[in-house]
Amino acid sequence: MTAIVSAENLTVTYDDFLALDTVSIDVAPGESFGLVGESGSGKSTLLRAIAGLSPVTSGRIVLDGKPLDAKYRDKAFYRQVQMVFQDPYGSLHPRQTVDRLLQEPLAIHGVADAERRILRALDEVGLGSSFRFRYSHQLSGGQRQRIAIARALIIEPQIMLLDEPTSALDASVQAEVLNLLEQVRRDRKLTYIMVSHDLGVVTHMCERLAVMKNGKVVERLSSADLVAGRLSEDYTKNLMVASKGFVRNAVA
Ligand SMILES: Nc1ncnc2c1ncn2[C@@H]1O[C@H](COP(=O)(O)OP(=O)(O)OP(=O)(O)O)[C@@H](O)[C@H]1O
Repeated sequence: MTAIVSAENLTVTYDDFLALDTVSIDVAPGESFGLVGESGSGKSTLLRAIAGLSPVTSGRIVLDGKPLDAKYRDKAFYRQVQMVFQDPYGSLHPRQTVDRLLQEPLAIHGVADAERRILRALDEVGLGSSFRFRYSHQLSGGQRQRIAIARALIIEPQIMLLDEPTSALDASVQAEVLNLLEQVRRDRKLTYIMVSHDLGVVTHMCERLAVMKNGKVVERLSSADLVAGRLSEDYTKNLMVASKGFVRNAVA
């Protein structure tokens, strides 16, 4: 496989704390790759290291065959790689209109056809042009997350880094936003790296996944392995039980 993104023996240390311990992953173009694990296992740290937001101590990240600088990411990187965060309340300025929020990345990247792109992005995330001049504080959590996704999509990246993109949302809204992300990936042939503590979500969204614990990858699986219950580690089995409990509770 020729990877579009690889992490090679990546280590991240915060003061003396080893948050990521020689982790390696390879993600193929067009693939949806999941990172799962309990809280504090290092999933977000790995995603943030790829985005240049966590301090890499050793190892490297390779994008399209080219090693990236340990810290610095240029504009071309963010044109290719966009990130969506967990909290749709924190990630959008409440006193900006949707239009302004969508204009901003276009201005940063010097993209000219704002009008067409804004209308396309709103349509793509299922909101439509009537939302264009609303303030983000007038939107629900699910609508905000759709705007955060539109903001990432509007500059037409190839890769999306998704950090628990639906875990702050109600279960029914969560399913809608996951379906939207899946539809967009198919339409635009995007590559996803998606963090979730919920194996159910990752089974639904991802073809392959790495299971993380204490800053290390402890198991690598395909979603078919997960569905068939082909799990080696007790830790992964426990995560599976926990997410089944979540699904039952959500339905009940
Ligand atoms: N900026 C930071 N400074 C110090 N320690 C940090 C920092 N960011 C993360 N950590 C620590 O690194 C470890 C891994 O954190 P990380 O956010 O990657 O976990 P996670 O698996 O994404 O967990 P969660 O699901 O709770 O978000 C945790 O113990 C966390 O406290």
